Amino acid sequence: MDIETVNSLSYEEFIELFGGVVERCPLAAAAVWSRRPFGCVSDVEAGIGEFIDSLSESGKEGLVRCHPDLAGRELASGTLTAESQREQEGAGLASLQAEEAAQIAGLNREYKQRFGFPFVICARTSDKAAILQQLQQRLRNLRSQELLHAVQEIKKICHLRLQDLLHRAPPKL
Ligand SMILES: NC(=O)NC1=NC(=O)NC1=O
Repeated sequence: MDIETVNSLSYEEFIELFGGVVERCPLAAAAVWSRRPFGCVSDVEAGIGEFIDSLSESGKEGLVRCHPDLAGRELASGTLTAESQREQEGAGLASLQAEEAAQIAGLNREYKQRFGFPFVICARTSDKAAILQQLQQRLRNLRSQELLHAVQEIKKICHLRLQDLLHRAPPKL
């Protein structure tokens, strides 16, 4: 999709297309809308990154809390967003052995109790072994470090979701 097409989208079309780039946070796309016309497609990503960076600490924590647990109840109950479902399945989280699932669930619970927000990692650039290793390692970090780390991972997730959207034929909205 070229930048002219993106710039020609109505607000509703823009939100329909980009509203899920930041998990369960269409506000990011709604905020970036104001920056059109975009010079190039990476301007959309830059705008989302700047929106995220402009959030207060509690705003960033809220953004992290919008992310579903890895291999959590939502994956089990099929209530993940389509993007998260694909990402988690792709990392092998939909076919865990019982003990692997229990281990991740326990670590997620411990992480959330310690930091007050969920463990977030870009599942598409990871796999279940690396996720387990990262969960155990990052549990030992400071809360401030983990908030920064989670935001970095959210930006990676956004980058890949945007690549999917922008490198496909114009939507038949
Ligand atoms: N807690 C998470 O990291 N969730 C996720 N990461 C992804 O890449 N997709 C998710 O749903």
